[in-house]
Amino acid sequence: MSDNTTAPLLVAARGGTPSRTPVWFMRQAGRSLPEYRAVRAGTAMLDACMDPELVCEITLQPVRRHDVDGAILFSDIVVPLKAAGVDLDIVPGTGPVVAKPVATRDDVDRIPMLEAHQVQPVADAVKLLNANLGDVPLIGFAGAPFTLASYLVEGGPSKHHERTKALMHADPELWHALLARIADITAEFLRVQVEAGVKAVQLFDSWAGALSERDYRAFVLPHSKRVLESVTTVPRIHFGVGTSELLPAMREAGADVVGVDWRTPLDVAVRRLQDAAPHLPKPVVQGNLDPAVLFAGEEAVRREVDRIVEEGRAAAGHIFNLGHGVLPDTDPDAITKAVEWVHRAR
Ligand SMILES: Cc1c2[nH]c(c1CCC(=O)O)Cc1[nH]c(c(CCC(=O)O)c1C)Cc1[nH]c(c(CCC(=O)O)c1C)Cc1[nH]c(c(C)c1CCC(=O)O)C2
Repeated sequence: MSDNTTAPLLVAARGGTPSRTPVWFMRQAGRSLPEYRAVRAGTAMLDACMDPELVCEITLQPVRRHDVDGAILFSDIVVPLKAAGVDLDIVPGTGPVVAKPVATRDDVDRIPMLEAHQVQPVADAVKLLNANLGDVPLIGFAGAPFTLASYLVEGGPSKHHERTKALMHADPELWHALLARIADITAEFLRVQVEAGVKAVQLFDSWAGALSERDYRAFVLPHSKRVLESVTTVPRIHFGVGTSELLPAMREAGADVVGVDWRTPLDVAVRRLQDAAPHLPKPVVQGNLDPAVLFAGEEAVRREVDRIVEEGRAAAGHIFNLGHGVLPDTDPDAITKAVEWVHRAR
């Protein structure tokens, strides 16, 4: 097995010069692929995540099809919570649904700590994948404390996160206890993945963009920082949506690579990151094609890819990606062609 030291994704993550612009897509596994729907038929999402052979196959599918430079472990952000014993499910078309939303100190105290053996199938899947991936690095991931707290407190997906924000502001002590517990679980989940052999990790704080910078710094950053600082041996990517105002704070939390959604051009993001921390080296960024552009036809995709590659030159390193996950109705061929074009752009 190679140690992937020349893998473009890992070279770019360290701020070096890769042999080609590395590209992978969030939510590239599953969703748009017919071969995914075929192997998943009859298996519930969370059961699939605990089946090492199935996880391996689904993770490999987009790598085979699209020639991407990274494999994202097939799992979900709620997997460690479920494994630890939180009563929740993933409802198709809805997302994670929690049986008893968290509201009181008792509820927080009852969230069990994750033990490594409870996610052993995930570690087994990582090992199986490393034996099958060749030089393509495997990216592990976890949900960040705020995004996971939002599911636990709201009981499911939420547009405004009002219960979550109410808890945060009304009872900061309880809030911090909740985030500290989630951070422990998340850090343990990442430790298991790194120990099993993932080559990079991404912390998904998908809903952090719902917060002001002030609230992010006061209520969230210390917990995400503790999670990111617990990972010391592989590059850490820190991603959120609608985080234009939060980019410097998210880097400060301890990211080697800052994920940028499609709202902020990469050169603007780089300038913002640099202005906020002139003493740090030039930042490395990941992003930021609008996932909807994959519906616009080849010419439009090429134009946007060229623009983004050009704007990405302002960074010390650029990992090409979408600004958020692949949308379910995306034509898989549009993804394959976008990857080809990224690799051609120089
Ligand atoms: C917020 C979030 C979740 N899960 C995740 C996030 C962060 C990324 C983001 O912001 O999109 C992360 C995630 N979820 C999944 C992956 C796997 C691999 C990949 O990125 O390709 C990853 C990285 C698989 C999945 N996670 C889920 C599916 C669909 C379940 C199915 O196929 O039955 C997959 C393939 C379910 C899920 N799980 C979650 C949602 C919102 C949903 C969608 C519900 C739906 O539309 O059906 C929570």
